Order: sequence, then structure tokens, then C-alpha cells
Amino acid sequence: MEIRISKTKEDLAEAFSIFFKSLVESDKTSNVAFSGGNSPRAIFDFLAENFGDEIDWRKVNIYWVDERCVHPGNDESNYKMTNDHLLSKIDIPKDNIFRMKGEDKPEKEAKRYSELLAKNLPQENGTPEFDLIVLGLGDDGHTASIFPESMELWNAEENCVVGNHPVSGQKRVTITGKVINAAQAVVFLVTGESKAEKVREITRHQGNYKDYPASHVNPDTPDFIWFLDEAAASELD
Ligand SMILES: O=C(O)[C@H](O)[C@@H](O)[C@H](O)[C@H](O)COP(=O)(O)O
Repeated sequence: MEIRISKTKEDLAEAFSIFFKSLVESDKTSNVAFSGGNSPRAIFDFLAENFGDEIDWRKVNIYWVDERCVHPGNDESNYKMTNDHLLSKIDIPKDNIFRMKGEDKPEKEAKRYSELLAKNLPQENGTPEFDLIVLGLGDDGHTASIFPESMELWNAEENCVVGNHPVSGQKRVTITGKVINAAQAVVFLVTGESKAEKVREITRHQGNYKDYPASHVNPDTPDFIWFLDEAAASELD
């Protein structure tokens, strides 16, 4: 695991964009899964506006780590956020975008997406292998849409399952721990002081870190990187 600390969120956006560009600049097509939430917004804007024309998006397939079970036009939708801040600003073929259909029945969509990943991606011991998975970190230590209250989902046999937000009860489709840990590269994008305590506990194995799904992200790859701004890294000595 590597920790890269940037002074500001903008510097983090640049560091991630340089990493992303170098990763997808290979001869083969890259299969990438993005998380949602708020952290990626400014990072996707930076990537699109500063590197969008330098990347051959014909060689990038975009999937999602998770999706809220809402219509894609809903502001809660991770697809809508990604489209507003990235997809709508880059020249990427529509066939390269594999949206999780939050508007469909959650269990049906989790099954469909599980089968899609099994069909489209190379398999590592029967598990779909992404080239890159981009994760966020919740204040409670969740990642993807697997929360501390539903840790059993992390170890599910399926590639995708249905989770629930513990407070709102909102249903979400999410990939599971085995898919995350099978990826060739996994990065966390974490900004802000509110995440600093969990970042310390998880990366230093302190406090109740074992209770946090994000602590179970442990891919067998040198490309496992925490991109932090100074605020999120403020409790690291
Ligand atoms: O659907 C989601 O919300 C995300 O996939 C989720 O895992 C997110 O990455 C964390 O909750 C951090 O969210 P923020 O970036 O908004 O803090």
C-alpha cells in the first residue's frame, strides 16, 4: 500500500489524473470502475478539463463500483454525477459506458451487473478483474456501498449485491470485496478533515479499524494507492 499526500484537493486531482492517464495509456483496453459520492466531482472536472483530450477514451471502458437505486436523472445518482463532471466532457463512445441501472429492481440489477462483469472482464480465479477500481471512504469507514452494519456483504460470493444505507435505508447496488481485491490497481480518493481519523485508523491498523469495510481493501498489487489531501492526512504522523 502506498500513501500519496497532496497539499490541496486540486493537487490531488492532478496527481490522480497523471496516474490515471499513465494507467490507461496501455495498448489494451482498460476496464475501470468509479465510485460516486462528492469527492470525485472536482477530481473528474480536473481530469476532463486538463487531460480529457490527451486520453484515447476509445480504449477505456467505464463501470461503477456502486449506484444508488434511483433514476439516472436524480441528483443522488452516481451515474449522473460522473456524467455531469466527466463523461459529458470527454469523447468516449457510448458503448464504453456500462451504467448500473439504479432505476431497475435492485436484486435484478445486482444479478445483471454480476453477469455483465463475468462476461466482459478477464477473470482471476473466477472473479472479474478490473484494471482500476477507484474508491471513496465514508466518515464511518464504508467504501463502495458496503457499510460497517452490513460487513457480511463484503464477503458475498456474488460479484454484485444489494446494500442499504444504514441511516436513510436507501437501497444500493454494489460490487463486493472479492471484486475489489482482484483488481490490478485500486486507489482511494480521500479529501477533508472529516476523514482524517478513519484514514489514520485504517492505514495504521488502529482503533476499531477491523469494523470498517475500507480496512478490508487489500488487493495483491503494488498499485494500491491512497490519494489524500493534507486535511485527510492530518492525523498521519
Ligand atoms: O455511492 C457512494 O456514495 C460512494 O460510492 C461511496 O462509497 C463514497 O465513495 C463514500 O461515501 C465517500 O463519499 P464522499 O466522497 O461524498 O465523502
